[in-house]
Amino acid sequence: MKEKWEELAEVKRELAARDWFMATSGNLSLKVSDEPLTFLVTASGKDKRKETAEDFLLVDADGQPAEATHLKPSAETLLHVEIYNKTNAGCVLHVHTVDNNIVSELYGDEGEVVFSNQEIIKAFGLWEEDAQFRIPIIPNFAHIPTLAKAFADHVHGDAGAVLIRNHGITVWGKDVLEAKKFLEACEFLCQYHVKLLLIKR
Ligand SMILES: CSC[C@@H](O)[C@@H](O)C(=O)COP(=O)(O)O
Ligand SMILES: [Zn+2]
Repeated sequence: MKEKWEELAEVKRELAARDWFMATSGNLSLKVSDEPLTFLVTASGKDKRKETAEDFLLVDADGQPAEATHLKPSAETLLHVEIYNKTNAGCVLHVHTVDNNIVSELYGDEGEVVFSNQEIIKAFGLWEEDAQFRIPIIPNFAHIPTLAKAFADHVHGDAGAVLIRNHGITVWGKDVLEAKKFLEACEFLCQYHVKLLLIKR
């Protein structure tokens, strides 16, 4: 458990260094056990750039605290629950960035954004020259169970990504390394896309 805590703290530190936790946004989790399912998740409402002994708490398959604590699990824990219940993912990362928000708004009506002709999509295991990488975009329902249900419709594999319109992105992978690689590749694609559109104006 201490090892898992350290692992999650390390990725939180790295994402904080990228300034991907503006205004207390973002939440992260790491699976601790399978049967029963438990995972460490960030405590709600904290400044995720800060490091404290109260950064994470252990929750169960319903997203409820698995141990006595005064901490509240992330408001978006139900999205993490959907991923761990439907896949073999080991880590979930959620960040709000200006560029992922802009891309979600640009393509929100289409329900997805499609990237191609970019070397970095090999990060998603797509090696063909004409490969396309699609990120579904769902509405930002304020009611979290409704949001989690819409989100779950796009949770299929052990690794993936979903954009929530004008909110942020949630990415998952088999472990921290894979989830972080996916997240960085998604952010690369969003940053590139926004910059290119600005240059082309
Ligand atoms: C001001 S951040 C908005 C939050 O509602 C949420 O979207 C978020 O990412 C962080 O919520 P949290 O409950 O701290 O995990
Ligand atoms: Zn969020």
